[in-house]
Amino acid sequence: MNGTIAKAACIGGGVIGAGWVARLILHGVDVDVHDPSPDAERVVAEVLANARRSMPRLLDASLPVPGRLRFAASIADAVAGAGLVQESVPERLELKRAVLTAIDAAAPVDAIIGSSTSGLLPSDLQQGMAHPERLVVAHPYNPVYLLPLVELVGGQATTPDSLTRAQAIYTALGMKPVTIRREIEAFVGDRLLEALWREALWLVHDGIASVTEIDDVIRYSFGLRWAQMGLFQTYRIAGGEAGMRHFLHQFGPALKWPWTRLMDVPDLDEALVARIADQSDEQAAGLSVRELERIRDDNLVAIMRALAAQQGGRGWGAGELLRQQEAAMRSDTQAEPLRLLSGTVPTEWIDYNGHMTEHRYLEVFGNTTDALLAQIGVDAGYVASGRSYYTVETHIMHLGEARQGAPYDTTTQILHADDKRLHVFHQIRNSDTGAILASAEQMLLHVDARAQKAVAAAPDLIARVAALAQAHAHMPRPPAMGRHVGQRPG
Ligand SMILES: NC(=O)C1=CN([C@@H]2O[C@H](COP(=O)(O)OP(=O)(O)OC[C@H]3O[C@@H](n4cnc5c(N)ncnc54)[C@H](O)[C@@H]3O)[C@@H](O)[C@H]2O)C=CC1
Ligand SMILES: C[N+](C)(C)CC(=O)CC(=O)[O-]
Repeated sequence: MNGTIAKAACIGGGVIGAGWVARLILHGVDVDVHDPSPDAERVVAEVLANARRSMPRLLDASLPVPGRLRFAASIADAVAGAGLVQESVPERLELKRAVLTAIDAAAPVDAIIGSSTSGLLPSDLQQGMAHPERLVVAHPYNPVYLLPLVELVGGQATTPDSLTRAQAIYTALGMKPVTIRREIEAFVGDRLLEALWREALWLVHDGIASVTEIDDVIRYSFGLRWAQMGLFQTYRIAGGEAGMRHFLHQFGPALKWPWTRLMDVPDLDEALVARIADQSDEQAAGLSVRELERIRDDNLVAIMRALAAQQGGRGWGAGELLRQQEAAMRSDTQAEPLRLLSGTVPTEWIDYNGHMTEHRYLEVFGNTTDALLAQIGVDAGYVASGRSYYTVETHIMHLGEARQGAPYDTTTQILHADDKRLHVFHQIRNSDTGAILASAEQMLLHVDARAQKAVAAAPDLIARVAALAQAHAHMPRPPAMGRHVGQRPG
């Protein structure tokens, strides 16, 4: 089933709602957001900026044309024409029921309604809905725009068809839907996380370890294992040649020793809250939430890209999913210019004229060329072998103004390619308006860096470049192609 949707509505634009907005928009879906908070537009813009920064670094494929973003004054206005309505309001049953009833009354009857709840039962959420059959819990993980998992949970009234359609919709958004077999509070992921979280709170409460020490224990050991194999497969290996059976027999009895305080929750009194909050402040060392988010995002991108490079490039786990997503994106976009980068114009790029200063255009075009080279296979290993592409000529035309905070994306048309030459035409567009801000025509030469001369590229690379050039051969040539400085228009 093809789960592609043109428009979605996000009801609630906080931490999770904004993450959904970013994932949807960067997958080409138009989004209407409804959130009564005066901070909502700022929060969504900031989270979207972080997503725009990290998504192109994650994928070796061009992202689709971003969807457009609109803030709606009411739930009814937001959900009109939506194929998916994602509810992400605070975790209070009565509030969620009221919001879901309002969504249900106004959304198209075939729209899927996904609730981001991290623990409430879908059957409880369905109370009062006229069409409860299309409600599913769709529980994501933060940051929603990077982490692929979405737990799908149906309630008593949810139909199998709705679960199947929800699976298809979230899959088309590059996610990994896992349908939970029976509804239970907190589903699967949060049950596991909260067991660890309770134990960790006790360790701080009892003065056994600090917040930083506990985080170090996790991130230098089993945190790394979990990212690539989860729990059971990791323990299977830990059982040695005798495997899982041996592991269970050896370590199973220890589970009954009275180590754990898992069933108790420490009283989160002011003293314990202050201890944890103070230690956490010290650990953050003055970094803001947005700065920490960017560090987290860069680390997640690096981990997922490392997983994508495994198994001879087929990828493993979350990395294999990334490879599948890239393949789907390439087949969607091959007959169009490649979409290689997107971002937001930062304050430090603005000059005394109040718009993006000229050398930043070359930076964006240079980064676009790097993204193109990465896509065709010029990676660190290729460059280390002494071969690379050098840019030998660039002609930039400035066509519009890029103001601070403006979202932009870049496109690339391959004009010509042979075994040594790569002739490309890049454009920078304003992602909101579609206006072309600048173009750059570039000629690149494939070189042997040690011999300092142009040589033929590796055969697999030539094949990839040729396939792109062939796909682009039928596209109209850009009117600015071959233009020189001082030429009369037309
Ligand atoms: N924060 C997290 O790590 C995760 C949270 N979740 C779930 O996502 C949901 C939202 O949580 P967060 O984003 O963390 O909360 P949040 O507090 O950051 O955002 C909630 C947003 O809902 C808005 N809101 C309140 N009433 C509304 C209404 N009547 N209509 C529209 N918007 C309304 C608020 O203004 C706020 O912006 C919860 O159900 C939570 O359990 C799921 C996964 C992870
Ligand atoms: C804290 N939380 C229970 C809301 C967390 C989640 O639901 C998932 C996550 O992102 O860890």
